[in-house]
Amino acid sequence: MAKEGSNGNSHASTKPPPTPSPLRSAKFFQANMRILVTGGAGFIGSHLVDKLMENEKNEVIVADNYFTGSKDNLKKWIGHPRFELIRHDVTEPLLIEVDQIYHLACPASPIFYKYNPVKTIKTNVIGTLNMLGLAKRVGARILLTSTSEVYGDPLIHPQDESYWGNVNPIGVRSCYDEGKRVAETLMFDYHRQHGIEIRIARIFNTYGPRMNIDDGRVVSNFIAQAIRSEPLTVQAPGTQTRSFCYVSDMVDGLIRLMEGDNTGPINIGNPGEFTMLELAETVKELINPGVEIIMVENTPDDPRQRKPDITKAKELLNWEPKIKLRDGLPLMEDDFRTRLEVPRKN
Ligand SMILES: NC(=O)c1ccc[n+]([C@@H]2O[C@H](COP(=O)([O-])OP(=O)(O)OC[C@H]3O[C@@H](n4cnc5c(N)ncnc54)[C@H](O)[C@@H]3O)[C@@H](O)[C@H]2O)c1
Ligand SMILES: O=c1ccn([C@@H]2O[C@H](COP(=O)(O)OP(=O)(O)O[C@H]3OC[C@@H](O)[C@H](O)[C@H]3O)[C@@H](O)[C@H]2O)c(=O)[nH]1
Repeated sequence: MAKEGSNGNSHASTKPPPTPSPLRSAKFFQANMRILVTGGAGFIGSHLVDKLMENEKNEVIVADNYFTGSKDNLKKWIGHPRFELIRHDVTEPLLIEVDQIYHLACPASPIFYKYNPVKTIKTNVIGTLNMLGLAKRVGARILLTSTSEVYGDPLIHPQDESYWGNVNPIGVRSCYDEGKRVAETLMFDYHRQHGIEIRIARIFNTYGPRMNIDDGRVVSNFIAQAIRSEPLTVQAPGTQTRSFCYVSDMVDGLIRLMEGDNTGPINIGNPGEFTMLELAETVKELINPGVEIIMVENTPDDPRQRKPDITKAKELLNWEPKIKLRDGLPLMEDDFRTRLEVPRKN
């Protein structure tokens, strides 16, 4: 059994985890590991599904309401005997039998999570409660994809997991960042009160193929704009920073966290830090040197700086990102060119 609370903090559960299904200890039955991925039709979720499906001992069930995700992201698995896709909203209970739950369901791009903020809060709070209820009933281990946004507009830099954050509780981003903070609280309360095996990843900005072209996040915006020869829209002042992790590195980190002994929270992200102006210059240089860069208005409460301290991920998960931004952007460009039907010129 995993040593819960072995992450160097004082959150150890006082209770043993609920008993897993008898299938886990069956001697003769060749049971597969049944893994639920909520939000599995989305960007990170679909890459996670690809990786989990590589293991022939895994059965993967995706539950998604397709708000920002798409069946298209999973088309290669539809009809596969070890794969199942359920149209399901996590704000409703789900009664299935599983061994692990990767709980990703939640819109992640600011324009989508602000579109219906009350629904975003329900997804984070009621959705996480429902998935914890499922984990408790069947004795499953559950991993939550939390976010660097729990640090708000951080006053310490880089951010390590001991930082409690600087978050506006009543702002337009609060449905997401406060929603994720409550989701983390629920995870630890279920762990302490009911002995549930939990894992919390604090994900920093992630990019890669399959992001929605009109997703609104900065990397997808800049790449689509550069390919379409439209001006790259840097939101003022342009000196705000982010740290960008390529999606295959992210998926590797999430699986290591799930399989390891540490509850987290653990930052998973790439510490390479860029201003938005630097990002625009890099995209311009790599994809379309002729494109214009323009400054546009920003949105309220935009964090001014963000960079993960990944000491804990290195020490506890033996994980660090491998793909640099300059190597990841062209991989994403290929995917965007295919979907936008704009081939490279030469
Ligand atoms: N991509 C990032 O940079 C980033 C950073 C930090 C945290 N995260 C977290 O990682 C997870 C995945 O992010 P992503 O970038 O793949 O986003 P995404 O929007 O591509 O994927 C989210 C998926 O969740 C589904 N979904 C949304 N609400 C749902 C609901 N109520 N019921 C069922 N399904 C629902 C969507 O349809 C979509 O398929 C999210 O929890 C997000 O908060 C992502
Ligand atoms: O076209 C654009 C879009 C965005 N930006 C800027 O780029 C920066 C990053 O913005 P994004 O919308 O990509 O993402 P944010 O970092 O604000 O939020 C993200 O953080 C981590 C996750 O939880 C989510 O994926 C998302 O909330 C911001 O400073 C924003 O002002 C631009 O300069 N131009």
